[in-house]
Amino acid sequence: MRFPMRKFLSYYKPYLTLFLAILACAFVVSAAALVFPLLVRHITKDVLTGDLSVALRGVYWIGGLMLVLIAVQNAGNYFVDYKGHLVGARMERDLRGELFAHMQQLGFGFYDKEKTGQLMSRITNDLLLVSELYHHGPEDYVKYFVRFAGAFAVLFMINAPLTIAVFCFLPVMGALSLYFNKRLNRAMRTNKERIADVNAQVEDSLAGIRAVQSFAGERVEIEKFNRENDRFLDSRRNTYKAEALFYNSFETIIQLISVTVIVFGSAGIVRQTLDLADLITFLLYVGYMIEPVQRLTHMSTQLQEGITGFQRFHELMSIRPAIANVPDARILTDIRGEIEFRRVTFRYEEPLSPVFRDLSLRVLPGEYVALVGPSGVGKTTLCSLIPRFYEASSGEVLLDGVNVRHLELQSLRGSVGVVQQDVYLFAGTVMDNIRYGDPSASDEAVVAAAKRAHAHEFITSLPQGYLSEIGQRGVKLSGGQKQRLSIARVFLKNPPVLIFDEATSALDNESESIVKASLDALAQGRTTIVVAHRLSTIRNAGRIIVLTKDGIAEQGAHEELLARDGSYARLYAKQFQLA
Ligand SMILES: Nc1ncnc2c1ncn2[C@@H]1O[C@H](COP(=O)(O)OP(=O)(O)OP(=O)(O)O)[C@@H](O)[C@H]1O
Repeated sequence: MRFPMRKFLSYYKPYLTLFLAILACAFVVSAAALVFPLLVRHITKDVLTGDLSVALRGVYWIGGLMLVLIAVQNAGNYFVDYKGHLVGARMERDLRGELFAHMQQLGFGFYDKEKTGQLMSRITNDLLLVSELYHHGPEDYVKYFVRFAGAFAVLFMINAPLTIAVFCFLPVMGALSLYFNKRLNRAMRTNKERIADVNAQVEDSLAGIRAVQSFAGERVEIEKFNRENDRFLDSRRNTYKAEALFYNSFETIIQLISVTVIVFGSAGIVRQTLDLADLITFLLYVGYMIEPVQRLTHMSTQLQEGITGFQRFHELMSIRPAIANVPDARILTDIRGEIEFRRVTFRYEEPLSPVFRDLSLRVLPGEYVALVGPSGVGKTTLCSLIPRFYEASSGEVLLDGVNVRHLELQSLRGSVGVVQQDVYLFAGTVMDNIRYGDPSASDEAVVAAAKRAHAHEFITSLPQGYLSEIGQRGVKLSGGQKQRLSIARVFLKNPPVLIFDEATSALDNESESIVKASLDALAQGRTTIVVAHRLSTIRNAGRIIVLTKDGIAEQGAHEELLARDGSYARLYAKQFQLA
């Protein structure tokens, strides 16, 4: 993939003035650093060897100038460090905000394929690397270029042959730096993979600790863990070896350069082509020339990581949401709640075979319909086509006679209330979680919804009632309690269409009957489709639709279907036997 340079640069735009000021400052600071050795040279060469009666004044002058330089350098560095990082962090914030908002638009189909952990790492780690590149990249290039070019020019003026001799070492250092850059990068990548394996192993073993202990599998888990732990150690051994080799080869070359300068410089003094002051200056400046080459490894890693991070960001940003509003999407008001599937075929992805073909079904406004059928036959999938969580592969899904593709997404989803199998509760209070159904609802309205969902009683018995924290660190709720909170959410939302996907995991009889009572209350006056796993839940449904892998096998009221002695009767008998 080509690097999207234009896009990359566009993020500088809001901070361009500040950013240019930072670069200018980095330039001044580096140039000021170059003056220092020149002043030392001036003292040793001119002031101390000239008229000693005025020398002291000269020394003080130079001392004063050095103080000014120190002030300029440190104030400048403070500005570059602080504001530079801040600009980087702001750009990172912008990228992250944009990415998160974009991720909110991507549909179920996208999240079916992506791993949450990886997406999280893109939004945190990747962008951290991009921000490093954004501010450190240009700043470092300016800084090191000025130092290198300045030092080279001064040294060349002082003694060209010695400068060229030193210069000859630099390509070797550059090549070494780039070679080790590759090797170290590879080693670091392996390190990251191995530590990720260790993490995955810890996660797997700890998340499954109940299974581990009930199968007395501790020893097996410890062995698996130690294997990963040892692999991590091996990869670190390789990294340290490469690092030690790199730093010491570099150090050797630096020492060789010093020896060259000292030997050839001293020879120059003997031959009177160089004086002592120049030799000292030389030694002081050589570092300025070497440092940029030494930093090549770091800079190219930074560049590579930043570029890859940005490419991955761009890749994600370029994914167009599969489900979006059509140009003149309609907003329906006063929805009656009629739902129709017209010869709908649906498959999740191309190579997969369709979940159902040519399926037609009509649900009248206010009707209470139950969908039953063997596990995996597509009941949940069918329902998810109504709020357009997925798009029908062919055929039409209609709400009040309008194809859902032509409806404005927010208004479509606003008019369909979904209670999912696995209710997701956000970190926050019970109150906040119910209010998710209608963010503008008052506390009283939330309590009223909870009462209608038969949730008020258990909520008030929690330690902090409606203000109890739930989610990862909060109180734990049972499956039935979660479903009732979800029902309360939908009460608040008050949509004309309700989809209730019954939890697959069995609830005990008591919670099941409370959930059932809440559902019945919620279904009043709405078109309701219940995906039922327990046939006891739906005995009083107006119509029961039996879905099999060949489509709708039969439909009708409970007694009617039993009398027919077909698929429903068989399902019923099976569940009855199991119970
Ligand atoms: N996101 C998905 N991507 C690909 N295939 C899927 C996806 N979700 C479900 N499926 C497959 O589609 C089929 C129908 O699944 P669905 O969850 O709709 O069945 P269901 O009748 O609701 O099952 P259950 O009664 O067990 O909840 C199954 O074969 C399932 O493996």
